[in-house]
Amino acid sequence: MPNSTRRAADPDSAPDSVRLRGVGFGYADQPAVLRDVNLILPQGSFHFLTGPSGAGKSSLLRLLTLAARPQTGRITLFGQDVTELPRAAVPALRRRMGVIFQDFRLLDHLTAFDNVALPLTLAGERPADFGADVEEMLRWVGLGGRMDALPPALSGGEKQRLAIARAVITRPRLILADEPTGSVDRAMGEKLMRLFQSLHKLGATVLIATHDEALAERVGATVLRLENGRLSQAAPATGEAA
Ligand SMILES: Nc1ncnc2c1ncn2[C@@H]1O[C@H](COP(=O)(O)OP(=O)(O)OP(=O)(O)O)[C@@H](O)[C@H]1O
Repeated sequence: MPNSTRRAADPDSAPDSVRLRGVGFGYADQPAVLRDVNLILPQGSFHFLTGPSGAGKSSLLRLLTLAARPQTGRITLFGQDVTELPRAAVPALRRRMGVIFQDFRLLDHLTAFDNVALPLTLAGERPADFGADVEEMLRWVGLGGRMDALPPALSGGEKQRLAIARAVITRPRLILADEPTGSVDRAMGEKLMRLFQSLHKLGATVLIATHDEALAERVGATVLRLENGRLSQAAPATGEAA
């Protein structure tokens, strides 16, 4: 991954990144999507979230980014109970996370460079300080030749890599990724996994939602499985990220 002096997460003596206690969630009049979900992600842990299509993986990530609120239970992030966090406080909390959405959510009027630079600008950093870091990150995800491109001119895989670069450029303490390798080939998928593993080694907590259980096994992180609204933990894998 890019070699940068930007701050790394501090894994020491940090509270758990995520705690869910008895979380229940559903959409309007629909049947419950999540039932009595309990989950602890210690600071610096690496987990995959698997389960069949429609099991509620994206919904669980939406709860963690406070894009949706649970009907029951409590959510604690970075040691703070955020279950009823006022809306106005959500953007500051989100800036502590790197989120990769399934639909990328790139800003189409900004170049690839400016999309990646945006979280740094919002954090108050100066372009003179981060320009080289943004370029290095873009080169690392294979977009060195596309820095001035607007997202609509990028392929699906390029958009996905851009979304990942943007999410991790601030070295967030918590990385939440929804199918982050769904649009790239296997070689690029493996490379992007190495990026997540590198960030994990620097102390970040990583949660990756994916259908691809084989990928989860290859990486060897702890695998959580959602089915029928319930969350369970698969037998521990033996790979390097666990
Ligand atoms: N905005 C919404 N309004 C109503 N129902 C929704 C909404 N979003 C998702 N759902 C429903 O909630 C359930 C869980 O969906 P979710 O997207 O969380 O599952 P998922 O495991 O991420 O699926 P996939 O792997 O296909 O992305 C599904 O039955 C889905 O149809």
